[in-house]
Amino acid sequence: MGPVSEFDWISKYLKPIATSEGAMSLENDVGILASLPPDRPLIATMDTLVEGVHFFRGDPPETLGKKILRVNVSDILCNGAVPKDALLSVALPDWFDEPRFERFCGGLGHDLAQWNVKLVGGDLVSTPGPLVLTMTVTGSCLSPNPVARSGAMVGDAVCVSGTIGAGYQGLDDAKAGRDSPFARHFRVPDIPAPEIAEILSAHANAAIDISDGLIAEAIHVGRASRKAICLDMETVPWARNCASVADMIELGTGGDDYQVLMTLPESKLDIAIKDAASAGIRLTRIGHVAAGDELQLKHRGKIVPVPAKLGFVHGN
Ligand SMILES: Nc1ncnc2c1ncn2[C@@H]1O[C@H](COP(=O)(O)OP(=O)(O)O)[C@@H](O)[C@H]1O
Ligand SMILES: Cc1ncc(C[n+]2csc(CCOP(=O)(O)OP(=O)(O)O)c2C)c(N)n1
Ligand SMILES: [Mg+2]
Repeated sequence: MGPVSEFDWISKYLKPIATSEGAMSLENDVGILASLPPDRPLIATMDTLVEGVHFFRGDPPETLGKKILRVNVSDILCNGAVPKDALLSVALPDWFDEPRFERFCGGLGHDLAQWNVKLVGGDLVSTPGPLVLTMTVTGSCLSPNPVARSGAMVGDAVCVSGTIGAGYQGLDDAKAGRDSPFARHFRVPDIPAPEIAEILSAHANAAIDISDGLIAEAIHVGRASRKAICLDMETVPWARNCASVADMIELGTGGDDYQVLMTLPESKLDIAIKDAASAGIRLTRIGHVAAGDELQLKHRGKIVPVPAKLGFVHGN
């Protein structure tokens, strides 16, 4: 952290973006979480971003502030809940100097306001290792239970929000130094508008946010629900033109999409698509749920073998 102390950075850069009463001016060891009505479960998620694993050292610091919030908010929204409070841990290497930290907090503050999330505390340490950002975000469910991975029912339609593969293409573009909408999504993911939580809570049986890749997350839902998820590859709203099925498999296993994969009764499909459209969310049907426990991929009616690499896995 160089010549500036931990406490200076907290009061100079974090206090101004932690203005809620619950933050207690960042002068206490705990923060106060929003209180919720008794029939609205309080949920929490945690995601970590590691330099070299989730982002590049050269990524603009404000994008890191936005990304750490968005990857967590997307988990809360995709469970049919409204994001509420955040706790942030930052492990700072020497190279992440004061101007960078200030820009990081600028990006974070911007997105905290945009998503109406209150930063109520956290931790700041120095490290001889890479920059590590860890955040917990809490949420208030809109129904008596979160919309879990495990609720898919036989006969459900399978849908995704937005487009799939922007994360994969964005990593490729970022690596090659190409500026593109995909590279911008890689750094600051487009996540569904907040209304997705209402749509999921009103209509969905199961949902998951697509961080590891469409195929991997479909497997997660299928396993948790003990059902077969059947996807028609040609109906997926790919983020860019796909010349072949192999191309689709790449975009479907790259990850970093942060859109929602959901299952819902066929009878609710039209109203869900209409509700989503009025919130500016594109919802596309890409398959259905059947009895069984295997992922089934098809392209124009022909079976596509499930790839060996299903999505992003740490340690591989
Ligand atoms: N270190 C840990 N301690 C406790 N639970 C964990 C830990 N890491 C992951 N989990 C739990 O394992 C499940 C899967 O985690 P993960 O794949 O990271 O989910 P997601 O893709 O939604 O972030 C979640 O329920 C998460 O809370
Ligand atoms: C520098 C860099 N290399 C590769 C990737 C691709 N990548 C890294 S982690 C990941 C998946 C999501 O991260 P994870 O920690 O598994 O999130 P979670 O599933 O817990 O939400 C992807 C697609 C990246 N984002 N940045
Ligand atoms: Mg996680």
